[in-house]
Amino acid sequence: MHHFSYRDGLLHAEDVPLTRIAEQVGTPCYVYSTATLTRHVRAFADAFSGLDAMICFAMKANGNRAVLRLLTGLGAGVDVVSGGEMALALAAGARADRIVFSGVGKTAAEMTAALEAGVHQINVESEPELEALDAVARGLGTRAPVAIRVNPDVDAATHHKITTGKAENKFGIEWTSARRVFRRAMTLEGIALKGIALHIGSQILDLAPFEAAFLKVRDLVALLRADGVTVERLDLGGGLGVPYRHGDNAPPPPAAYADVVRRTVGDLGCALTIEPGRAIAGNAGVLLSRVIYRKEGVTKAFAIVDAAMNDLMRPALYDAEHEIWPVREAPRDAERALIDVVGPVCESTDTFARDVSLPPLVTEDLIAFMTAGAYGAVMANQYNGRPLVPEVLVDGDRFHVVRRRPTMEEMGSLEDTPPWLE
Ligand SMILES: Cc1ncc(COP(=O)(O)O)c(C=O)c1O
Ligand SMILES: N[C@@H](CCCC[NH3+])C(=O)O
Repeated sequence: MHHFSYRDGLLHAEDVPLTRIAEQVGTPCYVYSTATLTRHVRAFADAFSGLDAMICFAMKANGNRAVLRLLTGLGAGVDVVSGGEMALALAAGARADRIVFSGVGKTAAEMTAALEAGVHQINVESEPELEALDAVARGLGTRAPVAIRVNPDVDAATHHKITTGKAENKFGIEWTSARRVFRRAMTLEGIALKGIALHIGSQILDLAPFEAAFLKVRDLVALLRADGVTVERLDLGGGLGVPYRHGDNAPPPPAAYADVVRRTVGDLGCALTIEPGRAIAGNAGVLLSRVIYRKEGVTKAFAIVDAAMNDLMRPALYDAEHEIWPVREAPRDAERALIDVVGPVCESTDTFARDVSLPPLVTEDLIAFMTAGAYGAVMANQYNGRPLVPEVLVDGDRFHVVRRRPTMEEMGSLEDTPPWLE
């Protein structure tokens, strides 16, 4: 069941009409569905039942405190990529022993914070990082629980800007150096080597790249064990995609993905971690926006809306296309016309859709950019003096503003005038 659907001619989030949220919160704003987030995290938990697996939500996809509280309350752990994310996850109530710390550039200060907090695991991505973590852990008189991220050099068959598991990507240890680095890790006093981590990319719509990568990991486990290296954990990363547009190929469901995991690495006696981000949050959110003007050019028509590329960067960054649904349902036989939907920011890339077929949009109409719950609000910025977008969490017939819009004063509050310009 879709938790964003039309009822009585209006698009609802669960039982709340989006018109009501627009009136009370203003636009643009992100709206998330508790029921969808819940369903998705449960789907992963069910899919992996019987496997010793921890589902760590990749909070880079959606770091809102209420969202994290909901997901961790349902049993999810958290995958973090910075000291900042770790602090936010802990503040949201996540248990440190269910936090996995990933990322290519952890500083000594971040490593110290992670060890002091007692995170489940730190995923190390390079030899210099391994040596640095060893030194930090020894300095603290402890041993860091570590998985080493390998780069399996497989093509994830996704957008080139979001693939991570090819040899030319910056992530993980090169496949050909893996054995040497794992052996080295075994000799370091500050490192408690637990196993292998990998993550091959994002928005992956086919199981074949996962299967290829996991089979390579299976071979590596055998080689490493023969070398006397401990491999008791496998962190398989995230990456499962979501449908962005009607008619897109349906991505494999978590159950099918879990079957690949079961088939490829399920019998190795390893505890598993998976780090889904987009698959949990993507379809659980929309960006609600209002049409400011309809502009009829000679060759084109534009709907200029109050959301922009700073609020939802994906179209400008990756040419991503988010479906646009009018909040007021158009009659089935309504005429449609081709229109460009653009934001007010002074950049030509501030374009959400080109020549999209929509029922006529006029000033004041509300629209929703669908599938905006992942990599939406987290990637927003204040370009063009635009305040960060508020976020709203819906649960049944109630909703709450889980991040409010900052005031103009707050937006400028970190800046300071040097005395010579006073
Ligand atoms: C290490 C790691 N884990 C998990 C994720 C989450 O990916 P996704 O949102 O595609 O599931 C990412 C981002 O691609 C990542 O870099
Ligand atoms: N932020 C990206 C994907 C990168 C995932 C993080 N490694 C997106 O919106 O699709």
